Amino acid sequence: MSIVLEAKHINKYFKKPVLFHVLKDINFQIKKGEFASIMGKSGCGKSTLLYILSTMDTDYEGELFLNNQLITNQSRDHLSHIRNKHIGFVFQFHYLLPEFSVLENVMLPAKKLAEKSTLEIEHDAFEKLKMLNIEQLAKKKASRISGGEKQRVAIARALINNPTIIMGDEPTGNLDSYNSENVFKIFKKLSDDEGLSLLVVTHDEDFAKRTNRIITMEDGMIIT
Ligand SMILES: Nc1ncnc2c1ncn2[C@@H]1O[C@H](COP(=O)(O)OP(=O)(O)OP(=O)(O)O)[C@@H](O)[C@H]1O
Repeated sequence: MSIVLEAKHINKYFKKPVLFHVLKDINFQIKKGEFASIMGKSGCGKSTLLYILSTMDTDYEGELFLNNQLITNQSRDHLSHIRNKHIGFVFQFHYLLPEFSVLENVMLPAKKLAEKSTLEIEHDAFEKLKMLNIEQLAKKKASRISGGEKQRVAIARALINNPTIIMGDEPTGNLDSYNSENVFKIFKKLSDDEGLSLLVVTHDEDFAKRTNRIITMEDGMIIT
């Protein structure tokens, strides 16, 4: 199966307050359709690694490839374009704009990409809401829906540009068990049915156990 994301010899140092070698020779690959989780004790470097993989942090050593293209040492504008087109994000906090409607929130990354007309984007956004069974929320203000619904809207927003990979940083961290299960099922379906790759940092062992692969980190290293 084809490789969508590859990290080669990633090292990262924080220089302040004292020099700290936070990521130590990280190597791994994520295949198309793979649903992988990253686990490890607090402070082992999971979020730092996800920031690098998602191209938001460029201050590292080593090489990153997305769809077999080198994405290390690219210009800030080019990285912003790659991120918007190929990477969907789901965080612990949803970061929806509270005064905008659900549909408008989902449309935003596609408007930023500016490859389609507003009408097309609106259609695509509605299709994503339908896929996640929340189309009835389309016209509601984002501030007026529940926490579990907000997270599903955040997933729809992450999907709007048909990304190569979804990256999640504790996407179920704020949810109760019912809504966490819902998010897991959505991710699993995206991986099984749509061939989407997912890489999710989680502290939830039950969630991680049911992914295709657990990448375990310890003290800045991948140990499994
Ligand atoms: N900007 C920074 N400057 C210096 N040290 C940092 C900085 N950001 C994080 N660290 C340190 O780097 C280490 C890794 O942090 P990171 O947030 O990646 O851990 P984590 O595994 O995601 O933890 P958690 O599970 O608690 O979210 C920690 O020891 C943290 O204190």
